Formats: sequence, structure tokens, C-alpha cells
Amino acid sequence: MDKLLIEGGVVLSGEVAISGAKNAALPLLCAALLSREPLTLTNVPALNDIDTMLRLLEQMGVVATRDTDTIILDAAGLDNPVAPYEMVKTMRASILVLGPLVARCGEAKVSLPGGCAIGARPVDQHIKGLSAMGAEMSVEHGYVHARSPCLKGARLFTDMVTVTGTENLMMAACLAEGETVIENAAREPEVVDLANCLVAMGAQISGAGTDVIRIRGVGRLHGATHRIMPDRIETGTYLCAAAATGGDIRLSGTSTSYLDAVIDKLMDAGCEVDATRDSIRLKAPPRLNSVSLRTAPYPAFPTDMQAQFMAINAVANGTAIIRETIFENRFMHAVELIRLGADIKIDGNAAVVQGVEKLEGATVMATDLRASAGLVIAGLVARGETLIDRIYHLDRGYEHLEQKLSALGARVKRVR
Ligand SMILES: CC(=O)N[C@H]1[C@@H](OP(=O)(O)OP(=O)(O)OC[C@H]2O[C@@H](n3ccc(=O)[nH]c3=O)[C@H](O)[C@@H]2O)O[C@H](CO)[C@@H](O)[C@@H]1O
Ligand SMILES: C=C(OP(=O)(O)O)C(=O)O
Repeated sequence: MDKLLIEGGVVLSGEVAISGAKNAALPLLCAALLSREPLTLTNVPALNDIDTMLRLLEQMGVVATRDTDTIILDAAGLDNPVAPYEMVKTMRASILVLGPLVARCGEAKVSLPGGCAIGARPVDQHIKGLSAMGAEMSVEHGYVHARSPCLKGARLFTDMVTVTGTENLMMAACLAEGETVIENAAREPEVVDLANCLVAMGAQISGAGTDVIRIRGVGRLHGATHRIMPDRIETGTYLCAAAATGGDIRLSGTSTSYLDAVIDKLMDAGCEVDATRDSIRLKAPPRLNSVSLRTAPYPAFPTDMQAQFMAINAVANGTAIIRETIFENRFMHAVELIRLGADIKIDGNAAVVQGVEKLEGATVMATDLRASAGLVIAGLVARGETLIDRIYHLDRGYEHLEQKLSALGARVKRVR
């Protein structure tokens, strides 16, 4: 199994390009299921999750043609509306085939998904929503079964803000009869990116980016070409890496538009941030100030940046309190950071991080995608060598991680 070896202590500097967003690309690939005409996606990141999703779609009868960062998906021959356990166990986003499949095929059988082990992550809201749209829903032997000859528009209210739940219901509603209103909808930029693509395919959607989305069902969707938005979490991760090392970097192909909460915290920590329409420059002080934060749905501070900020607080000046309100088990990186010398105490959904002068390199284990990113940042500032085990998590979500970090001067390599 691959591991990542980092020799810490380098101040990051230079420029890297940010990739297309994983969490926008995955629902967009599923949107192809809604049409008999090809969907062309550009700026698709080269990630294991994308490969997994393509394999899943291909076994349903979708033909995918890939050329560097462009993928053309042709779902004209969609004939197997099934997502088997073996293909979905590593990826939460595989549940996103459910809505499109039942809308287009009238039935679907989708294994309950896996993904990052950061909480229970049920899919009851996806099921409740489709059921309100008239689908017959059941869960048996670990599979969600959905059946509906014709979905009907409905007024939907989710018990909590759910990103993939909103995306699944929005996609299903595109082909339903009449109007669907999703209340308490997720406002994440990836939901808006998906809505923009669906509209380009002929869907009638308004309100994406607010907490009420209205969709008027249409008889069919047509083909389209869509460029995937930049990855705001990858962007934030590199900004944190530079900030922690006292670095000065420029990120291209991205913007601060969807990162207000993150940029705000980096500036509170003492960083200077300058942005153009499609680039960000960050200049960090030699040592950061601690910054407390609380995760919450967009536009508040993203849970997917919590581990990276725990890492930077671990070496900052002062004490930070980090509250995680989205997932009940998303502090697994704390014990690994403690192995590197961090001073962190967990109390329920709060972590109290007392900054220390220095971390010391050690062997640590990546437990989920963003936890791994936090460990990478800690390894970059730690004295000596840090060996990160189980980096397959990182390969799910960070394109060319070692190459990009090396371009910024980091001493990092993949070892077996
Ligand atoms: C592929 C993708 O886009 N993943 C992102 C998506 O995950 P994902 O869409 O899975 O996360 P949700 O927004 O659905 O989850 C939010 C909370 O709602 C709960 N919940 C959700 C659905 C449901 O039916 N029942 C239920 O109880 C979850 O357990 C969690 O506690 O949003 C998360 C929150 O921003 C991010 O961390 C993930 O990176
Ligand atoms: C939690 C994440 O991914 P997933 O929802 O696919 O597990 C993530 O991208 O941080």
C-alpha cells in the first residue's frame, strides 16, 4: 500500500493550478444518466473517485470517452439501473445515481454507499424525498430499491441541510411531472454548478444557491457541454499548507468566490490574501495566530476544511476551539496530530487546540480524505520525517498531490 513520506521544514513558495472540484464532478457525472444525448464535461479532475464513478456508470450501460480532463458520457444505452455494493462501498457520492435512475428508468437498485468514515451518514432524506415524489421506496439487504413509472412534482422539506440529498432530488425532479420545490435546500456552490449544467441540458430550475429550489419537470433533457467549477476545498487545503509553513504561494484556476469563510479565518490568522478573478496569492507570517471556528452548511465554514485548520492551529500562537456540527465522528485526525506532538483535547463535538512551537515527524495513519490533508499539512511543518500510511484516501480527492506540493518546494514522495 502506498504511503507518503514528507520531510518537513520547507517554507512553501511558487505557483500551482487548482483542479476541477471532486464534489461538483461526481454529481455532474450522474446527471448524464438523465439524458439519451451525450453530456461533455471539461476540467474533470483525475481522481480515484472519478474512476470509481465512471466504472459504476459504465456497468449500467453508459459509454464514457475520456481525453485528458474532458469526459463525454453517452447514456443512450442505459439498461442496468443497478449500483452494486462492490462498486459503491468506497464512495458516498454513488448514492447520486439513485435520483437520475428512477427518473429516467422508472426503477433503481442502489447499494447503501460507503465513503469517508466520518459519521453514520444515512440516506433517509433522499428516500423521503423520492417517496414524496411518488416513488415506492424500500431498503432490503443493504440496497435501496426505488420504483416509479412517473415521478410527480412535490413540495419537499429535508430535516437537515444535505448536499447530496439536494442534488439527488433536484436531478430526479428535472424529469418529474409538474413542479417540485425543495425547501431547506443546500446552498453549496457544487449544487449551483450542477443546476447550471442541468439548465444547459434543458432543465427548468430556479433558486439554486438559495434554500428554496424550484424545478419544473420537462419531458426530456438534451446533451450539453459544461466546465466543472474549481475545487474550493483543494484551494483551501493549499492555502492552509502555505499558511502553516509561513509560505508565499499563488494558486491559479481558482478564486476566492466560494471561500469567504475560509479566507476570513486565514486573514484572522495573520495571512495576507490577494485575489484576482482566477487566482489567489497568500503570504503568511512566520507564525500564525490561532483561529477558532465552527463548521456549518455553506456559506459558513466548511466541514471539509476542519482538519486542515486543526493542523494549522496545532502550530499557531494561542488556543483555538474547533466545533464540528455536521458529522459526529470527524475528529479522527486529532489523535494522529497528537502523535506528531500537537496539544489537542476533544470534548464532544469540540476540540481545544493549544498551539505548540514545533511538531516532530512520526508515522501516522490517514483515516479519511480531509483528515489525511490535515496530516499532510502537519507533516510539512514537522521537524524531520513524517510517514503517512493509507494515502488511498488522498487519492480519492487530491489530483497530483505530490507533484503540486513539490512544485511549491515541499520535500514529499510516495513510497511503498
Ligand atoms: C460527495 C460530496 O459532495 N460530499 C460532501 C457532501 O456529503 P454529503 O452530501 O454526504 O453530506 P450531507 O450534506 O448529506 O450531510 C450533512 C449531515 O446530514 C446527515 N444526513 C444527510 C442525508 C440524509 O439523508 N440523512 C442525514 O442524516 C449526514 O449524516 C450529516 O450529518 O456534503 C458534506 C457536507 O458539506 C461534505 O463533507 C462532503 O464532502
Ligand atoms: C467527505 C468527503 O467526501 P465523501 O462525501 O465522498 O465521503 C470530502 O470530500 O471531504
